[in-house]
Amino acid sequence: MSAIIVTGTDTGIGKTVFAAALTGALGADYWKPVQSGLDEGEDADTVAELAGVRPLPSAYRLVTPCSPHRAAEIDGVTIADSALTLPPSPKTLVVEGAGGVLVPVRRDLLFADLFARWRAPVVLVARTILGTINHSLLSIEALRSRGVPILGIAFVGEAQPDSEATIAEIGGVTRLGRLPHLDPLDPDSLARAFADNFQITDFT
Ligand SMILES: Nc1ncnc2c1ncn2[C@@H]1O[C@H](COP(=O)(O)OP(=O)(O)OP(=O)(O)O)[C@@H](O)[C@H]1O
Ligand SMILES: C[C@H](N)[C@H](N)CCCCCC(=O)O
Ligand SMILES: [Mg+2]
Repeated sequence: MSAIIVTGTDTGIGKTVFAAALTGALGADYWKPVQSGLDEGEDADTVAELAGVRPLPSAYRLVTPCSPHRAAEIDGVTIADSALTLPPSPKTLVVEGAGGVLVPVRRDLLFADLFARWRAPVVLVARTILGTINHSLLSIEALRSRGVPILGIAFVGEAQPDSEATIAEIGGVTRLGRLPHLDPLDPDSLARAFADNFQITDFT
């Protein structure tokens, strides 16, 4: 079936948490094609825990917590195009990149180039804190310049109505919703927050 790509304006901003919420809400499959940094916990394990699903196996699991292109070099691994095709799934497939849109998968391939190849719509996850307008608009430009379809932007953090509206307006993207900071963050609180703050029909 169809795929939805979850990318973001940076690393460590909440892509995995959002992807888990989306995966759970859609009853989707989840795939993290390239995981870098194994000791700090893998995104697929987080999604398994938060969404109660069994993620598809990553194509590459690289030890060092850094950009995938470098983590692969350190591990002596060559990342092949053939391993980076979307896996078949009878369900919607939620796919999470690594870091932001221009992070290199290899020295000659950026995540945004992969997204363009996959021709699947992208959700851009963005913080609401100061600095997000610039990071979000830069990310939108980078996706657009490659012809990547943008489903919309999902914010994470405390409400910043003007920043959120300004990004949506200047960037010409749909504001899909905002996940607040959750404490505790667990399967129930996440499912409730997603249902309260997003329209599932925006993703179907
Ligand atoms: N809505 C939220 N409420 C509470 N904590 C959150 C929320 N979103 C993210 N976090 C926490 O912030 C940290 C980073 O989030 P996350 O792992 O989702 O980032 P990421 O963008 O997927 O990072 P990476 O680039 O490594 O894949 C994690 O500790 C996560 O639990
Ligand atoms: C290790 C981290 N958690 C992610 N898996 C990879 C983030 C790559 C970011 C690269 C960069 O923009 O400098
Ligand atoms: Mg992640």
